Amino acid sequence: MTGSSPSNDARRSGVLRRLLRNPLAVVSLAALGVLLALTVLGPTLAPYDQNFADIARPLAGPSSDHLWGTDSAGRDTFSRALYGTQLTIVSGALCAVVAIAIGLPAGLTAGYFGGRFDTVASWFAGMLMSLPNIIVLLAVRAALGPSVWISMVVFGVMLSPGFFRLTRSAVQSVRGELYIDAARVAGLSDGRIIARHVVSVVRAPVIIQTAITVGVAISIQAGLQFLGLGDPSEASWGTMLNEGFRNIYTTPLLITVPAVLIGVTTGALVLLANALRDALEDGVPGARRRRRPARTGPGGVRAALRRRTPVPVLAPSGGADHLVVVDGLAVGYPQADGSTRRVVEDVSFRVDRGEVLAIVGESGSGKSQTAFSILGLLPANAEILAGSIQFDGVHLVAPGEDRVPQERVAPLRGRRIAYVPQEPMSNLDPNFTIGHQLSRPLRVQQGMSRAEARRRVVELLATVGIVDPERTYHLHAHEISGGMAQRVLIAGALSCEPDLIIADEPTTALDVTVQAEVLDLLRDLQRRTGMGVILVTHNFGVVADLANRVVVMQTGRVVETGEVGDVLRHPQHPYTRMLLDSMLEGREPMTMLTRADETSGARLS
Ligand SMILES: Nc1ncnc2c1ncn2[C@@H]1O[C@H](COP(=O)(O)OP(=O)(O)OP(=O)(O)O)[C@@H](O)[C@H]1O
Repeated sequence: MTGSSPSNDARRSGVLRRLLRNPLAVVSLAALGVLLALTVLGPTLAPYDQNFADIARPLAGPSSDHLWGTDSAGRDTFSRALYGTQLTIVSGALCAVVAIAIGLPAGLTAGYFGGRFDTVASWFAGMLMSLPNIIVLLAVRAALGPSVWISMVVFGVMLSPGFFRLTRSAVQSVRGELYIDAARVAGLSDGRIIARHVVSVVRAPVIIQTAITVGVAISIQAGLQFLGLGDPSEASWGTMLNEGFRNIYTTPLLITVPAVLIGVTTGALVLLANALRDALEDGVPGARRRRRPARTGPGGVRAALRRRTPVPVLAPSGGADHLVVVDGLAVGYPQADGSTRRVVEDVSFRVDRGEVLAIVGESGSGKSQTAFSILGLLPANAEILAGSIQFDGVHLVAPGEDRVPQERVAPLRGRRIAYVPQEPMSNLDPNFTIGHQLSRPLRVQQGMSRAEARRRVVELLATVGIVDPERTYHLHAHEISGGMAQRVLIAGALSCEPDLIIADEPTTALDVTVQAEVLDLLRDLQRRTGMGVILVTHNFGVVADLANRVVVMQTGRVVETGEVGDVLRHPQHPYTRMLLDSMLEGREPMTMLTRADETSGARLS
């Protein structure tokens, strides 16, 4: 994301305020600030060149000529400490830069996309981690000479698996979050999703890892030079340690200077990183994140398929005039034993503009798999086993294709096909404000300026019945209720003025009164905009309330389809009757039946 919104500025200043309230952070910042100043100005401030030798005064104590005395060659300790600070800190930072430059992008790619790159990169990371660092550095020194720069670059490569594994596991932990799917459905590219939603998750661990890496690099570098493996012509804290150790009894100041510098630097880095992480995490309401619910296990579908009463599948009404035509769709997942588990079988239906089609069925009946096939959001290992999907007369999945081609579906998602998810809270990224999340797709997809997108988002929030849209624009997900979050997501879905909205159990996570409000809102918006709606639900009450036609699914198959009023009056299939009976036992649906009657114009006997 480029630029910064007022809310982001406020967030950043909040992090800074929390950081500055931590005394350890303030002390660390001060120490690192001084070290940084010495790194930049050291050689300018040094009274002598690092190799200038006052041969008449070796191992001299502090004096007006030599503030911290001299070493065994008569070189000024103060000057060498200043030169050494620059070399040590810059080369330590170089090591971290190399490690981050390799580990971070590799970890992001492997964690987000998985697949073959993940396998190969993980293998390389494991291989690098199994090599003993010191032995490799000794070999590099023997082969390429004592240059501290070369050894720090090599050490950076050796430490890159730390960043790779950290980033990869952080990304994997959020890859399945619903707000990542929501961003994808909103039409954001993978690159933008990674840059915006994923990098914010790895930021805090990477900061602390960077500080630790710089500290480790400084320590290892000092260790090698202490052993006499450094370049004696260049002053560094390690070469000073070596010199100091050889004269520890006669001139203890010689070892004290580099030891204090190393201790203060590594300590300050680690303390600052901890404080920064705390400050960042204090500001993130991550505790409210919810994970996607677990899917039914394999046994469920197989057992259910065995129980199934075979019913002739209704013929598709297909044709280019319809908004969506799903024809004979079958979806399956390859199993470890070589077989394929079929979770959707021979599903056909159509949706017209201005029509609400409900797909109803119990949990695991294949409703979401069908909806995700249209959205092109099936998991990577899912296969289209048969059938086709048309959107507005164009094949999204042509007969014979075994995947939903992303190049065809991705340009439609967030532009012509929108999605309203089941769990509103989990579909909002806790790191960003509502306004930011809604305006981002408008700016990316529709090229709106920041001010235009803002205006449009406020308008949309008002359209979906949010009372104070200006205020809501600046709120985070944890500051609004579930019903409000669902309204926000409906606003997001509407923002691109889609032809089709797929609403997956849009009211399931809400309480009863809010459910009714959200259904009213959806009905009202659908009538006003004339868009097609596919409503996925397990609740016949919702079907009766909102839909014109219904497709009843059981264990991956369509068992009945028809006008809502007809199906409610004369359910043909025992499963439909069972679903209706279970609804009627709860009483409230009688009112729904009446409403369905009004809505669809059907007459109940
Ligand atoms: N990634 C997957 N790998 C294997 N099987 C899966 C996967 N995702 C879903 N399934 C299976 O597909 C079947 C249909 O799932 P689907 O999510 O479409 O059901 P649903 O009717 O939408 O139910 P719910 O309302 O609980 O989401 C289930 O048995 C589920 O276990």
